[in-house]
Amino acid sequence: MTPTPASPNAIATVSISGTLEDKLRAAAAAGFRAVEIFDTDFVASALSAEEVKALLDQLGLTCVLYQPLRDFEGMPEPYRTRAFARARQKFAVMRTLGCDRLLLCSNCAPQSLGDRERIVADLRDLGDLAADHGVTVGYEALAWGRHVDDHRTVWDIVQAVDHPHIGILLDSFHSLSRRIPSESIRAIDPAKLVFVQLADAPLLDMDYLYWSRHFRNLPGQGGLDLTGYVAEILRIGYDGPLSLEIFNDRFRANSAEMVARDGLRALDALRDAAARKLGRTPAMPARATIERVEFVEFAVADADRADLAAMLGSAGFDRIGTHRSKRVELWRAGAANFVLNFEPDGFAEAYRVTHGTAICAIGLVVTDGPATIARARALGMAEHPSDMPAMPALRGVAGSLVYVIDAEAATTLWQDEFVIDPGAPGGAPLAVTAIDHLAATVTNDEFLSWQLYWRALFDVEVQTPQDVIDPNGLVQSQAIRGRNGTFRITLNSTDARNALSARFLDQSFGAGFQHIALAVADMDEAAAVLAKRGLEPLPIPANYHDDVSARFGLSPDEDARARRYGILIDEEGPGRRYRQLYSRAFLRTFFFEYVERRGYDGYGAPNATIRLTAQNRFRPAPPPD
Ligand SMILES: O=C(O)c1ccc(O)c(O)c1
Ligand SMILES: [Mg+2]
Repeated sequence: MTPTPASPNAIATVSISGTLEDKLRAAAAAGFRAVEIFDTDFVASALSAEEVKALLDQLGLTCVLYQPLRDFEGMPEPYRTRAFARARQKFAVMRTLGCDRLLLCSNCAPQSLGDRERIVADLRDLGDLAADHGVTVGYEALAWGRHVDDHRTVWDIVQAVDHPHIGILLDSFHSLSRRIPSESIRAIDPAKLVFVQLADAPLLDMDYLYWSRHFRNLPGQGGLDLTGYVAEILRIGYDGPLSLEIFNDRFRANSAEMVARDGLRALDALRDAAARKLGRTPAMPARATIERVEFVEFAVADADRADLAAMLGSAGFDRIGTHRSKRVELWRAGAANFVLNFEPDGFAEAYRVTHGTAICAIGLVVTDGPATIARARALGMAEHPSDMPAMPALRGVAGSLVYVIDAEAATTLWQDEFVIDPGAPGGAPLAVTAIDHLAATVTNDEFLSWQLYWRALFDVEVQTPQDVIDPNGLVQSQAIRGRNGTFRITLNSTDARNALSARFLDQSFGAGFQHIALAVADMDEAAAVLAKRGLEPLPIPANYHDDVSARFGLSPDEDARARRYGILIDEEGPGRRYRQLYSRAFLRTFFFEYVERRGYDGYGAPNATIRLTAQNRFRPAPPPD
C-alpha cells in the first residue's frame, strides 16, 4: 500500500459548507493538514486541478483521498466501457492534485449485474489501471449498495481480487447503521485497509440513504459506537488517516470554520476514547466527572435589580451573603446557589450589555479540577481569564462561562469569597435538594456543537433526542446526563421563528440558559411554601388535569393539589413519578421549574407541549403594522 502522508486526521470537503476554496481554507484554518476531495465539489468548481493543487500547497494541505467513483463494478456494456473511461479521467485529475487514493463505493445502479466473478474481474482491471497511475483504490460498501452493502462482503471480494492496488475502505456509518459487529474488522489485513472514514449519526429508524445523506454528524454527536469501531481499526495496526465524512443538512448551512474546528475536537476525543478502550496510553486526562452544579450566576442590570430580587424571593431564594470585594450577592434556596453580579465592568457586565439580565455563568464541581482544565486545553477549548485561582473558567459555546471548581476547593468556596449572614434563612423552609437540570436554548447552528462540547469534556451520556411540539413549531431537545445523575442539561433548538425558544434567542440576543430546574424532595410541600412566598406559577388548564388525573389515577387529594398549584405529572412506570411546577418568566426570558423525581429519569416530555402552550398565552401582542 502507499505510505501515509502527513497528518492522520482528515476531513472530507463534503462535510463543510461553501465553495471548494471555502472548504479547503476552513479545513486548514482549523488545523487539518489533510482532506478528501469530494468529486462533486471539484466538478462544480471553476478552479482547474492545477489551481486546486496550488491552493492545497499554499494552505499546507494534502489531498489524501479523491471520492467517490460510483456505479462502476459489475456493469453490462456499454456502461462498463464508460465506467473505465470515467476512472481514467479521475486518475488524471488525481495525478494533478497529487492524490494517490481513490474511493470506489459499491454500485447502486439498477443496471448493475451483481455477478461476483464479474465484480472481481472489473476490480482487477481497475487495479491494473490504478497501478499505471500510481493510485490505490479503496472499495467501500454503501449501506444501500445494490449488491454489496456490507464491509465483510467487500473484504471477501478484495481478497478474491488479490491486487496490490485494490483494498478495502471502511466507513463507520455504513457498518454501524447496519449493526455489523465491529469485531468483524479483526479479519481485515491492515495492509489492505486503504482508508477510514468516520461519521456518527443519531439513532433514527430511517432508510439508509436518507439517513446517511442528511443526518450524519461528528463522532460524539450521535448514537453510534464510534469508540468501539475505531478501537478495532487501531487494534489491527492501521495507522493511516481517520477522516470525517459528514453529510449533514445543518453543516451545509453552517460556518465552515466551526464545523472544521469541532471536527478536529471530535477526532481528538475519539482517539482518546479508543486508546482507553485498548488500554493504550491516552494523550489527555479522562473525561471529567461533574459532581454537582454549585451555582448559577446572573448578570444583572441595575434597572432590573428590584424586580429580580422580588422574583427570586417568591421563587424561594433568600439573600445570604455579599462578596468581600465585588458588587456581587449570594442568594440561596437549600442546595441551590444563585450569584447575582452587578459589577460595573468585567465579564458579567460585557455579557449583560449583549444579552440583558441573563444567566452568564455556571459553576460546576468536578472531581479533579486541574485534570478537567488540562483536558479542555487538549481539546482546544478556550479558557477565560479568571481572577479566582480556585475557579478557572472555560468559555461555553455561546459565550457564557463554565467555572470549574475542584471538589476539594469547593468546601471553602463561599466563606473565602463572601461575607455570609449566619442568620439568613437561605430559602428555608423550601427544601431544594439540588439544581436538577439546566435547560439551554441554542441556535440551530450550534445545537450539535454544544453536544460535542459537553460530551467531549465530561463523562456524560446522551438520552434519546425528543421532538417537542411548541404551538408555533417543532423544537428539538437533547438531554445529557452525568453517569451518576447529579448533572443534567437539556439543549433545545428550533427552526420555527415564533416558537418560545426562538423568541428567547431574539429577546436575549443569543443562546443561553433559559430555565433552571430545582429539585425538591416533596412537591406538595414545596408548592405550598412557594404559594406563601407569592410565586406566580404558570397557570395550567383544567383540561390537562382532567386528563392526567384519569391517566395516573390520582387520588382526590392529589388531584386537588395538582390543580391548585399547577403541577404537571408524568410517570415512567407504576410509582416512578415526576412532578413539575413552573414559574412565570422573568422579563419574558428565563424562568424556574421545580421538579420532584421518584425513580424517574426523564424531563416530563409529554408535558412539554402543555407547558409551552401555557407560556404561549403570555406572548406579547404582535406590534401594530
Ligand atoms: O452517499 C453517497 O453517495 C456516498 C458517497 C461516498 C461515500 O464515501 C459515502 O459514504 C457515501
Ligand atoms: Mg463513505
